[in-house]
Amino acid sequence: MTLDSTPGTDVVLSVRDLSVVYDGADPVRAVRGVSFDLARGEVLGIAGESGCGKSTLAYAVTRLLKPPGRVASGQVLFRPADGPPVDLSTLHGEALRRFRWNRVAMVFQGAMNALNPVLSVRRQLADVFTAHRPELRRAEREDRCRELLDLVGIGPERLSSYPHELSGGMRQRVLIAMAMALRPDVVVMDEPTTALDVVVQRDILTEIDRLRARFGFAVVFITHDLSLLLEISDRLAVMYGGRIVEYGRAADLHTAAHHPYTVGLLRSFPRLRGERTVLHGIPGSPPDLSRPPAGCAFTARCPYAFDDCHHTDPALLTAHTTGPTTRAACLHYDPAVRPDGPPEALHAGRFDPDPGPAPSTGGAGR
Ligand SMILES: Nc1ncnc2c1ncn2[C@@H]1O[C@H](COP(=O)(O)OP(=O)(O)OP(=O)(O)O)[C@@H](O)[C@H]1O
Repeated sequence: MTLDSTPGTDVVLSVRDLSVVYDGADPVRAVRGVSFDLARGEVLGIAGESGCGKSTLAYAVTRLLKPPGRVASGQVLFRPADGPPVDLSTLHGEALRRFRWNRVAMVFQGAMNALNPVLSVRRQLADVFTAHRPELRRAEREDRCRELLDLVGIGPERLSSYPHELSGGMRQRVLIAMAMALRPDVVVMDEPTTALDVVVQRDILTEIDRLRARFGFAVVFITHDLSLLLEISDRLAVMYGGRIVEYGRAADLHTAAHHPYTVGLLRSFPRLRGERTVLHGIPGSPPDLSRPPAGCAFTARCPYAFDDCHHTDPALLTAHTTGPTTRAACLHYDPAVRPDGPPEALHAGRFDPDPGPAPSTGGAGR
């Protein structure tokens, strides 16, 4: 199943039926048949609980996957505005090095680990230019480094600082500056703000959005924080058990989530705006991906599961009730299996089809 971006939009990255395995005595099928298109300039959010394959997907898309991880099947196509599509699996050595940072840059979680503790900020920023823009003279490199820090709201005096002399927020900004250095087409961000306090997190997200408006790069933004993604993404992919189980415009998913897992996730997070609601968790835990279940991976935790769910793996199909449309991998939306459509309670966005008495206090479901 292909998840095309809105018709007519200009696609920069196409992921087709991508599967990733971590080899071992019990091979882990961390990503299973994932497809999506990333439009130029858009923010695609990828949500899902810990262990559902988000980071593995990010590593595979950026060709940073290390053994025992390997792409078992599928394709990642980069579509430059100025040339034919490039199959990333064909890039090696110098071509791969050029592709990274120039075309697709990454910002991963844990800024302290990503920056080299014994090199100054100046040296680390300058290294990107030395490697990829060797034609620049020393003074030009220095100017570019200053500009980069300025872009992310850090004064030039910090060029001489070492990572341990910077706050967590500043270190993350330095990483974002490095990702921007060569004006990439795509920036993949894996939990870039998770370790930071909410105020700093908000500042950094505002910064990213400002930079995106200015330079027009697309963003793949990965986090388990669905409410954050709903706010910043144009479109959202919800992952479960190594698969995309729901995909659609963020605004549509917010008002009309179709997959029971998305419905459960939405009820597990406090809303950033609007009325206070009682929070529920999703009982149980995600599947062991070294033994993915035969049917829908969510069956064991799904209050709406029926017999077929145990053995039929649902395709990602257009899901629609009365509101907006998304795509959901749930047999309730397969007319061949359920001609009458989903049960009323699911349709109404309830995670529990038969809720008992409402709990008296709210509690986070994480
Ligand atoms: N190096 C590895 N070797 C074996 N299995 C791995 C390796 N890295 C990840 N996995 C497994 O792959 C699956 C997907 O992990 P991944 O880190 O991609 O999930 P995630 O959704 O990003 O989780 P988190 O939010 O905790 O980072 C998990 O079952 C994990 O245990």
